[in-house]
Amino acid sequence: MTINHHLVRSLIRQSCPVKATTSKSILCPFSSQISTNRSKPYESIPGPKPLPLIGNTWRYLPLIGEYDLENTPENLQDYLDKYGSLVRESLFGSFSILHVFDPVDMGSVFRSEGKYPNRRTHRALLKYRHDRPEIYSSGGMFPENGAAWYHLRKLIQTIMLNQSRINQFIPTISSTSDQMVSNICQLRNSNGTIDDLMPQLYKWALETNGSVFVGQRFGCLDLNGSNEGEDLIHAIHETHEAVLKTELAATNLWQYFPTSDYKRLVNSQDIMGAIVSKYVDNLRKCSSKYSSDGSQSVGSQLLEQPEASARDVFTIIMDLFLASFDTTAFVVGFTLYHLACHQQCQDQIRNELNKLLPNKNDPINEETLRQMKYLKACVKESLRINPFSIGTGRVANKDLTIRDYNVPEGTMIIIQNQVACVQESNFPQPKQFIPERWLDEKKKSSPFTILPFGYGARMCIGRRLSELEIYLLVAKMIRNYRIEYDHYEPFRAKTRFINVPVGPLKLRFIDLPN
Ligand code: HEM
Repeated sequence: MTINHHLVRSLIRQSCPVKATTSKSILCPFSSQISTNRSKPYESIPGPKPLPLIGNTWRYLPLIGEYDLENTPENLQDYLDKYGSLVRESLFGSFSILHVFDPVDMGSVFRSEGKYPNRRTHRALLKYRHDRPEIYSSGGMFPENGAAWYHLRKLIQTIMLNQSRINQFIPTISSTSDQMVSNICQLRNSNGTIDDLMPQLYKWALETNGSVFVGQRFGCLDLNGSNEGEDLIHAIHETHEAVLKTELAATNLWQYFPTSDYKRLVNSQDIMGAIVSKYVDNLRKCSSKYSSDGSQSVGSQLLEQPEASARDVFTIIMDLFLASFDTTAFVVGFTLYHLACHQQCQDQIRNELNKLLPNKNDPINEETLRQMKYLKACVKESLRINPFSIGTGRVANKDLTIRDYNVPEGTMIIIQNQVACVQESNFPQPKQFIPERWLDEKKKSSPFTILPFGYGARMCIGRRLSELEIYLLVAKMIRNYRIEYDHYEPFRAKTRFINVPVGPLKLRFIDLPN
């Protein structure tokens, strides 16, 4: 498709926002659809008043704007307080976002999404990969929608969402987690403190996920370091930043011209691609399908699938690397932080673990994991207060009716789980860390309120793997050390599209007797 076609299509999209949205019939000159239903028009959904052309974007500008883009949950709380649980925010041109805060409405959106749920993210990554068809089979699981997305999803979900296939990695994950736990002794200072645990957690997460994906170790946890591992971590962080910047840019200039943010994406993806392709090639050449611990890596399982082309395998493995390490490290970091601030919860986990693992070094297996109920409640409570993602994004793939409002096909919808999770109406004492709330079967909340891994056919593909990784590392940490956090600033996150930690995670590790 030529540039002109792109421009014409986006102009049509911009100038024709109202696609059958009112109770009266409206016919857009570029659309053949006519509304005849009786719902209230989309434009009448409450929301902040936009200015012509720039909509509400000015509210996020430094000096004149009232909101800080990096503190999205606070901005959204203000919207919820002022306009109610369904808020339409007009941005530039005709582009708007529908914010959904009520669990019942969240359910309506998710139930309508069908076989191919749509999301609109990572568009610059889509372009990068489409421009390299000799390497990538498509834009990958994040930006693609429809059949292209489903093709990859189907190949990988038979592996990643099958709990017994994931459980075969317990020894692999235990091994990297044991190394992480023993590294603490070398990394802490004389009073037991590590000034910032996050960089170590990133290394552990990359090493663990890398071993699972390609059956090879990167050496990230070696105390003298691994240049390749560091480069990969840096390239992935850079990719996330470039994706954020291109996604938030007021214009889509990067689609037609290599802007500095687009160049940043190209550079980081080139570096990441070169490293990952080396490991995928090793996998192809390897004579044994199995690693020394008996597991068969995700990559090796993918290569066995007749419907998976070599380019599919590479595209999927790149996606897995991109998605896996900062997410998992973030959740472990915040869980340890909450446990360090709530010693009584830490003690309770330890009581549970002492029974399941009488000796510190006892191996963890499927059965012991199954019984770690309090530990799992603590992880879930941490995800409620500090999720990695502020919510779940969807693009309506058909006209919807929400609270009697017509929401036209193509509307960008954000299910605001993070804010919903701290409302008193959904969780009593919502700002308090109370893992016990997850143990009482009778006090069930709506299944749509807390969705740290998203929902439905597009739910996070790494959910089962990352939960296993988190439980194993947190269990080993708490069984080996008393962890303390005192007299430092609260550890918090800021919004960069997803949430990222602000400031160091400074923890003190005190050895425990067996
Ligand atoms: C605690 C860690 C993690 C969290 C909180 C998390 C969260 C999420 C969320 C919220 C989504 C969007 C789901 C939706 O739209 O419904 C997602 C998608 C995805 N995640 Fe994760 N994730 C985590 C770990 C991982 C890991 C370890 C992997 C890889 C092994 C992974 C791979 C993916 C992929 C490929 C998608 C796109 C799925 C699709 O569109 O079909 N994630 N994740």
